[in-house]
Amino acid sequence: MAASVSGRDLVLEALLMITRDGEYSHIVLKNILDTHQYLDKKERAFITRVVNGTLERMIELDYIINQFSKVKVQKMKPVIRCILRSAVYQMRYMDSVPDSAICNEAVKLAVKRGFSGLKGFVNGVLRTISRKKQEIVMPDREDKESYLSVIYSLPKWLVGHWLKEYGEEAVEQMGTAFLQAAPTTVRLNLNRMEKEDILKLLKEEGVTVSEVPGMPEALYLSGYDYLAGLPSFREGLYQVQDQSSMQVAKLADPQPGDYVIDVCAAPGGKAIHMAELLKGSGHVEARDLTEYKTQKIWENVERSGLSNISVVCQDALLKTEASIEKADILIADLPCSGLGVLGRKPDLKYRVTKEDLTELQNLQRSILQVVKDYVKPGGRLLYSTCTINRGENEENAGWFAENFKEYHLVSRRQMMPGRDGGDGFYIAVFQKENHE
Ligand SMILES: C[S@@+](CC[C@H](N)C(=O)[O-])C[C@H]1O[C@@H](n2cnc3c(N)ncnc32)[C@H](O)[C@@H]1O
Repeated sequence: MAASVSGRDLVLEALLMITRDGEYSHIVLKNILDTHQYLDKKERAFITRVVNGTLERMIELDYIINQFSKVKVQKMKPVIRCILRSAVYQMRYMDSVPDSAICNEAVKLAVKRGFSGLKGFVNGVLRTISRKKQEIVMPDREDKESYLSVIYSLPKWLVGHWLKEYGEEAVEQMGTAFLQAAPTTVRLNLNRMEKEDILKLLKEEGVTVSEVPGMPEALYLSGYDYLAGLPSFREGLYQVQDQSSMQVAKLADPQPGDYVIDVCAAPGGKAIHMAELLKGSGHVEARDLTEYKTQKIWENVERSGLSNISVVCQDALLKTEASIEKADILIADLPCSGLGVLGRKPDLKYRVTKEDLTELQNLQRSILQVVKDYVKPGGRLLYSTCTINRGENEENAGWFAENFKEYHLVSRRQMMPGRDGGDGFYIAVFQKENHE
């Protein structure tokens, strides 16, 4: 794309790649910002905000557009649909640009993309929405599923599923939390540098820092342009990891000399945390399915400077005989539906289907059935997911305890967004009996 390309062109490009072509929002945004490094900080922030905001609120935006447009959103050309969605998002949630300018820019963009014949339509729909802002009617609260779906931009099937499993209050709490800006949470590598010195460095780099309540080893970071470009990041003084996810290594409580196997480790958050807690002793084997994923672990391990961790490309569904009864601690942080991190991955809610939940529940059981044999007698297995779904969480933990009697459930916890401070996350800790 030419260097003269504007922020709005890039917003449109990104939304098309995500909603029409099915690409992942975080990858699309990263590629666009990497390719257009000449953009200033303000423009980059604008692109990120409009793309993420439009995705976060897409169900609500479509509902509003459908109230004022004869052609329904699903029947529109993808380009027009994306232009309207992002324009309505800006009108409702950003004060920096007046509505008239948002309309003009949207019309220009439609023309630039070859839709001159639709400029009257784009202009008409947007100006009507701008004029009738106060007359927008939300679904009746009595129709709980429709109401919560539009208010929190959550797919209706998911609202129904969560209403059944957790109740209305929990859905409102989660819905609200997912729409709030999710801070970047990092875990400090205090083996490398004292917290005070890391704080000083971050301040010099212009990063805004705040404390994570009750977790002195963690910080919330904001106000930076490109985290991976900061010297403090490149030197491995911290790893990006949510506070809920940090609970896994804390609960695992590794002892000096322990052997740890993490069967699904990319990008390495929990495996690296375990290696740090071992303070140079013991060993962590961080495994994942593909070369691409293991490379991601390597990049983080290299930055961390740890030497008691190795990275292995290994399918967790295939048993490795050499690993049988080798691990003091086994981390099974398995692929899941990710419903606890919808606040960080705004496009995920449109991808996950009800059928996926069952498929993932079965995949998790298949993996657990294989990797349970890697634990030494007397060792521990930690099963975790970043989701909020009883099938993948409580039901699977119950199934495991029921079917593998050599294990007993020590503790389990469902962390909820909006209630427990971090992402939605589930952890079950199992102890394997010692048959000596
Ligand atoms: C929830 S993520 C792991 C996050 C990681 N534990 C961390 O803390 O950074 C699940 C991982 O499982 C991996 N995975 C999926 N299927 C797998 C399989 N059959 N064998 C090994 N890894 C698999 C995915 O590539 C993904 O990286």
